[in-house]
Amino acid sequence: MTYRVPVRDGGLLAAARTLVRRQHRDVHAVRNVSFRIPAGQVVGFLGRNGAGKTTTLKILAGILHPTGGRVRVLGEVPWQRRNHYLREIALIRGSQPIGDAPELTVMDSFHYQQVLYDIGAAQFEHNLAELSELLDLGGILQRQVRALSLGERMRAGLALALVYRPKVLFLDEPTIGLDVSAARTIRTFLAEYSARTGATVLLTSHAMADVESLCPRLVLVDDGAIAFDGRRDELGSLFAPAKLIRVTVTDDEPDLTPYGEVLQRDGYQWLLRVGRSEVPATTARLLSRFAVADLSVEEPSLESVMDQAYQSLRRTTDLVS
Ligand SMILES: Nc1ncnc2c1ncn2[C@@H]1O[C@H](COP(=O)(O)OP(=O)(O)OP(=O)(O)O)[C@@H](O)[C@H]1O
Repeated sequence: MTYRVPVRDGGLLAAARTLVRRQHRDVHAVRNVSFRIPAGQVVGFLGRNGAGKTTTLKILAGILHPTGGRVRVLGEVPWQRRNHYLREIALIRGSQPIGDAPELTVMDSFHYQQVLYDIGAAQFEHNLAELSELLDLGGILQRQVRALSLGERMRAGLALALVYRPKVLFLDEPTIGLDVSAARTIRTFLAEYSARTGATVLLTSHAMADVESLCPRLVLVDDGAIAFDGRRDELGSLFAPAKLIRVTVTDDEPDLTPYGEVLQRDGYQWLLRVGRSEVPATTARLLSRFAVADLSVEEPSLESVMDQAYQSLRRTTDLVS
């Protein structure tokens, strides 16, 4: 997908010149992205700012017509925007969870969805009651959309998008800007919804708590291309060359500095960063040399793995460009 964007130098003269002759530059937002998602899978679609995630989701949801490439979702070409396709999918954006009718109450918006998606009365009542309970909508159904807080808007937006039971959800940063408990409510809801309905979910988020609780598989996109596609627990071995050893030793004045990079020391407990391949030998040496009361080997946090992945991808981009 290539965007054509106008460019001009700063200053009045340059501004006047663009009145006569506009100059453009091509931005290749997505150029080498290829993946398949089996029905029912929940996949995290991650990448640095500007990597091409929202563009991809908009293409999949039929909002953008790409300049090239082939896409099928549920066997359909999304940008043909056939009615039966649009009834099977939902794109929910955390930055704009609800459409453009801020004067309506949330309940009116539900009735609008009922008419738009032609949902039978019994089905509508059942879905609404279920979503209302899961997302705790009782207190906001009679309120105008424009008067809702961001968290309330997100809960209402999710329910409005799901009341017609789409099979495929495209979620673009569903917890952006939410407080920790509101974000947890949304995550718990999404986990329950996907388990209960078997919906396929493609989710972008910069919040690693979302990714950790929802996405066993990750697709990492960078500079418009796929940089990783696999299980979440495989990402660490690719991008994070070290593991953590947390060890408690009861010796007097032990010195563990030769055994790894000391990240933390708290009384008898040490946290060491050790190269992945050196972990077995270092563990054996620690056990034989010290009076070890406790020892565990840990993977670095997903946040730290992603940080290392992004740094390494940035270095690669800098080298290529
Ligand atoms: N409407 C547009 N016109 C021109 N360029 C655009 C447009 N939308 C996005 N881009 C460019 O395409 C690239 C990919 O943008 P996109 O919004 O898909 O990134 P993203 O991965 O969703 O980023 P973020 O994490 O910051 O939301 C960026 O370089 C961006 O500047």
